[in-house]
Amino acid sequence: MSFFGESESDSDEAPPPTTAATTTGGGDDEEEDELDAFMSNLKEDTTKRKRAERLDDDDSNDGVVDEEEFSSLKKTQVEKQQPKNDKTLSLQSKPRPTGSVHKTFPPLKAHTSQTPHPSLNSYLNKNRMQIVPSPGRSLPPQFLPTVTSTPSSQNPSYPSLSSYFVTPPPLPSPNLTPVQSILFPLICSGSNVHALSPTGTGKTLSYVLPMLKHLDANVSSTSPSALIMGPTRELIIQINSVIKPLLKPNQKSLALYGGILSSEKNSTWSITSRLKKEKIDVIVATSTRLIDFIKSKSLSLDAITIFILDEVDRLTNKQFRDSVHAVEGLINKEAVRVGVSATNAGENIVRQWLDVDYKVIVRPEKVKRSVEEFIVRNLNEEGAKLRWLRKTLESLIRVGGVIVFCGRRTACEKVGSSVREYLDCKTLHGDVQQSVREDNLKAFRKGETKVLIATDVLGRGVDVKGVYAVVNYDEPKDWREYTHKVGRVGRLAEGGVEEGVCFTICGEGEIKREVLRRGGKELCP
Ligand SMILES: Nc1ncnc2c1ncn2[C@@H]1O[C@H](COP(=O)(O)OP(=O)(O)OP(=O)(O)O)[C@@H](O)[C@H]1O
Repeated sequence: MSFFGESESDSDEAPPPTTAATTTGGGDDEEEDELDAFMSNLKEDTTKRKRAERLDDDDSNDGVVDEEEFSSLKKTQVEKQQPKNDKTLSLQSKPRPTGSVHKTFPPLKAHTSQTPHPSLNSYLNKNRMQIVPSPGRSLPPQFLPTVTSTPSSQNPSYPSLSSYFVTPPPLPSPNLTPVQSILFPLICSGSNVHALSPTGTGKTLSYVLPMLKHLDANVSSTSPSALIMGPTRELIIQINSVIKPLLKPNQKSLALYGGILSSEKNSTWSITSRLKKEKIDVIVATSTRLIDFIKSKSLSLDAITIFILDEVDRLTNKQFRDSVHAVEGLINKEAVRVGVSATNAGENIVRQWLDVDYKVIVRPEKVKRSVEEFIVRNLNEEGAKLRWLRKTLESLIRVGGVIVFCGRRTACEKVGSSVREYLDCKTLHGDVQQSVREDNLKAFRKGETKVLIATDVLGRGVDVKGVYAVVNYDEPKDWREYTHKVGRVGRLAEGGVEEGVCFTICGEGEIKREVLRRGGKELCP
């Protein structure tokens, strides 16, 4: 039942992918310790191991390995690597901390009321939003999203940050976006929330801002009180970079992700010693890397009182599910739980992990005018695709940055070497060393390189200003994947939404149908 707004509908919902990557031994994008990896390499069947490693990464070749093969690979991997590399099983023997946790938030500065603010409904309708309470839940008493409007206002505006913070954190704008304006008071009332909101609508701050309030009320804890998990290294680095400047001088956050060499600043050794010496308030992590630190007893989740899953639908994929589940099993049941994503999948698992009180749905605009979408047809042969790409890139880069998405790592390299003949470009995928991944993304962010050729690693969550175009050189495998990729353009920016274009080389099918249905055009070069 929908409490507010129109009837419940998850417009972006698409069936989850039929194949996925393994979890045990590196369910997300993590790498094992170099020496361990070297030793185990000596013993392992190279071919099988290489295939299993491919399954471990976040841009796994979904669709290449079928379910049966996946199970047998997973089993082989479990048998071979269990003693040192099992990421989940031993965690399950550790009991979930119990008892009432300190999950209070300082009272909101805005006035509170026992009933929803009269303008709430018009605010929700205007912003194509719904709040769907789970059975038995009604809106919490503190709920007041439209503090800047009067009860009679037909046109309520976004609340501003000064409504919630005595000294508002330094943000791109003092006004909250719809998803932020609803999640802020809901999370601050201690509710568990699952939010679905289109790409680029500010979901990161929708959980970071209430988390900051929460940290203010939990300064005494000795181990971290906030945990944020996400599927890719790039997303984890980005979330941490959003949080860092907003923290108070006595608060600290730490990003845990794989692929770091032992000589680098964020090596296992240096992170372990930081975790021992310093009080870290916020952990932002990919799942397997997090588990490494829990298993080595360098990190305890016993004091976590706010638990956040970014790209939560992706985290329910087989690739991540077991390890996220194992981590969730360590979080106190009383902790505040939040999940956000632009698309919906794995609903039952999400409900179980988050014990959802409210689902918040922000529907995409019917016509997304900020991004022009094109379906490119009749490019069936590789040479023709590359020639078309050359012509297209040469005109697109005059306007702004371009991300070219390929389905596989090998395709990225092939396309990359062709593009390099006429343009500077960088590649970003699971076979590229982590420090180079980071350098390449940095160069793209700064505009030093205009073209980034990437796999799925960059398909979700990553926010780069000034990206004018996305080119889906290989057809995304489903509508959900398309939604995230096209979402790298048309993002919220100072002064409105950035304009962009998206070209997708594809055949007949769901993507062509959906793009044309929402006003996209067909090109036959
Ligand atoms: N209140 C705000 N006012 C202006 N800009 C904002 C506001 N909140 C966030 N932004 C900016 O909007 C951009 C998109 O935010 P964010 O990456 O959180 O979107 P998202 O919804 O998580 O997208 P995705 O689904 O692709 O991950 C960022 O550049 C961010 O700085």
